[in-house]
Amino acid sequence: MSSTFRWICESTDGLARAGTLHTAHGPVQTPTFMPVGTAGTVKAMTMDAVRSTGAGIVLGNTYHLMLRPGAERVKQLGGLHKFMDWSGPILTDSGGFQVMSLGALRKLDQDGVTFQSHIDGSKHRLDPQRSTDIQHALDATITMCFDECPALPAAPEAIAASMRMSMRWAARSREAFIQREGYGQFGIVQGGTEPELRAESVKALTDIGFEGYAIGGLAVGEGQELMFSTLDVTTPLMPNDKPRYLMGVGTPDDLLGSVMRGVDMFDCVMPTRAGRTARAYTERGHINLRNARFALDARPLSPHCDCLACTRHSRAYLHHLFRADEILGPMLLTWHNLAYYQRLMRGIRAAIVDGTLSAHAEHLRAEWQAGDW
Ligand SMILES: CC1(C)O[C@H]2[C@@H](O1)[C@@]1(COC(C)(C)O1)O[C@@H]2CNc1nc2cc3nc(N)[nH]c(=O)c3cc2[nH]1
Ligand SMILES: [Zn+2]
Repeated sequence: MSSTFRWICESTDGLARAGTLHTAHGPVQTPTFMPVGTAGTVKAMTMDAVRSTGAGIVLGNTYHLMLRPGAERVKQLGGLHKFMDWSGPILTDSGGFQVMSLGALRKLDQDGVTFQSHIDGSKHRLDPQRSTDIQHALDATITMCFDECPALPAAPEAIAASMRMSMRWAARSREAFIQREGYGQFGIVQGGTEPELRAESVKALTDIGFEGYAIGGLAVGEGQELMFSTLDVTTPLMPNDKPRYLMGVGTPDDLLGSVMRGVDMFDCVMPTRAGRTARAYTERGHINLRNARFALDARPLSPHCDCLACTRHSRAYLHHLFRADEILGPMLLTWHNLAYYQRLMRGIRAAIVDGTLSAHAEHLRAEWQAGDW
């Protein structure tokens, strides 16, 4: 049986697709949400807990892992899969975004970025070759091109210059990529919210040719309306037979609207970050468990959830854990939020297969609006 890296589309409903991504580290059903495992850990979760939520693929970060513990050290220890006890596919981001977003002291030039570690101030450099080499050392299943994600809003000419630099870096990233059975590299579409620049970027990347294509440059504060309108002019131009990954997105409503615009893969810190700050996602929207109204609420977080928090504990207990600043609070709530995100994606996928996505979307939005039980 071929272990070639490939995405097989199984159903469509409008622009939405349901499929399977086949990789050297196993298959992943799409649409899929990737828990963020930035520094080789999905914060507050064991990997058994991550597996129990139904997650198929997790995300790692070149920037964080190159600084600590160091990519060569992870390689010496058998690669990121062994290091973090995850045998499924791992996608690693290429580092440019993290350098910019972590505000590390940095100097950008046409070949790459020189920066100081936010951890100890040590000097480092990332460019297409170095980023790709690091992702190889980590044994990432999916390697991301090294790119620049410009802050928005920005003048169209600045967005154009940044995008064209990222396209040059995409070509260099592709040259640096070592092809292996079941491994893939994704190009990253840039171009801000400018339709013509997005189109130019898609063409530049498909001319190079990648195993998948990400939509970058969004989820940087532009808001859902601008994000959706940019997807509307971008996904239809992207290859139909390759996976489409929207980086850094998003809320449950973002995921639903993006799947309906043809996106297959997502990652976002929201469910894990929310899990650490007492924000619970449920079928009825989100609630803050620090709120006094939960002090005597003996119900589970959600009646539809099979996670440990919902099957073994009450809202009152979670309220207590957060009020008492107990470590178990973030652990249980991160588990629940990731379980909710995976259940949401499974339900959306099932609706695409049944051809009932519009009705399912209406149901989801009505439930989110209905407010807590
Ligand atoms: C800095 C941190 C942790 O990354 C998250 C999170 O904050 C935050 C802050 O506000 C929310 C929206 C909640 O997500 O924004 C990040 C999520 N948005 C996002 N991630 C991206 C990653 C990317 N990687 C590459 N290589 N290229 C890109 O163009 C790119 C664009 C991206 N957009
Ligand atoms: Zn739960």
